[in-house]
Amino acid sequence: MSLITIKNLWKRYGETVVLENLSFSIEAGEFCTLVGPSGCGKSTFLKMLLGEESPTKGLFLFEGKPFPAEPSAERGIVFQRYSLFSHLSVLENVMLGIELGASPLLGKLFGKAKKRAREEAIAMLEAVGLGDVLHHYPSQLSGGMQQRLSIAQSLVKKPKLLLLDEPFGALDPGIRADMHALILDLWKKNNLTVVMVTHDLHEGFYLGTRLLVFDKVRLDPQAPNAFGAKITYDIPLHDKKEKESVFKKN
Ligand SMILES: Nc1ncnc2c1ncn2[C@@H]1O[C@H](COP(=O)(O)OP(=O)(O)OP(=O)(O)O)[C@@H](O)[C@H]1O
Repeated sequence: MSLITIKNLWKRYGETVVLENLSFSIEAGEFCTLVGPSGCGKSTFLKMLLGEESPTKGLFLFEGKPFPAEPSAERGIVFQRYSLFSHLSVLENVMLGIELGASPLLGKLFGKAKKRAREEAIAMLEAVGLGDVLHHYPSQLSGGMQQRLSIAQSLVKKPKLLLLDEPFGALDPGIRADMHALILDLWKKNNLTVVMVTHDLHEGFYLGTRLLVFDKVRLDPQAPNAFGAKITYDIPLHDKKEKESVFKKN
């Protein structure tokens, strides 16, 4: 069974058709990168995967069942702008994720459970290279470090599906390269399925095992909102040679 099954999926906002009749599936373990022109519905698609938006019509299944209509721990998201709490330390930011998951009402754990949460949070922060700054506050961290913290915050909840919305767009090239290595490493070690939106085609080709291109194939100047985006290319990128040959053709 596919992790995600999509059949004849449409998304409209009022009269505006954003996504038009999408049909494809995503298998567990894939690293899908999504590219496409601005406004073609990539973030909307990610929001539907997260549970923040629902499709207008069509089949949309997660592990063979209708998608949960609310965000949940099995689907984590990392945005380009960080979702960090400025008044909490690095360690507290990650612990809060565990505490809210385990105790949604109080948002707090006590005794042994708290100790375990602390150990898990420290292990996750070490895995993303923030083991030395556990007691710093987000404002004391560089952009790359803040993005590492956002990733730790998501991954500590052990999601099956990690959604990345242009997570590295604001970072300098050197730091981006470090983040690419980190995300590939975390993807492999945690058996994750990743869906990542990027504006950078090189990044899409380099990171993905599959590149999906969203674009509008029909345009009516009299009715600019009448048609939505479809998947115009679905390119498997399993090995580096294959990636390079596809990339040269484009
Ligand atoms: N909540 C909303 N209500 C109405 N229209 C919306 C809403 N959210 C998005 N849209 C519209 O849906 C279309 C797709 O937006 P979306 O943000 O998904 O595109 P995108 O491909 O992610 O763009 P970008 O690359 O610029 O981030 C746009 O025309 C946008 O104006």
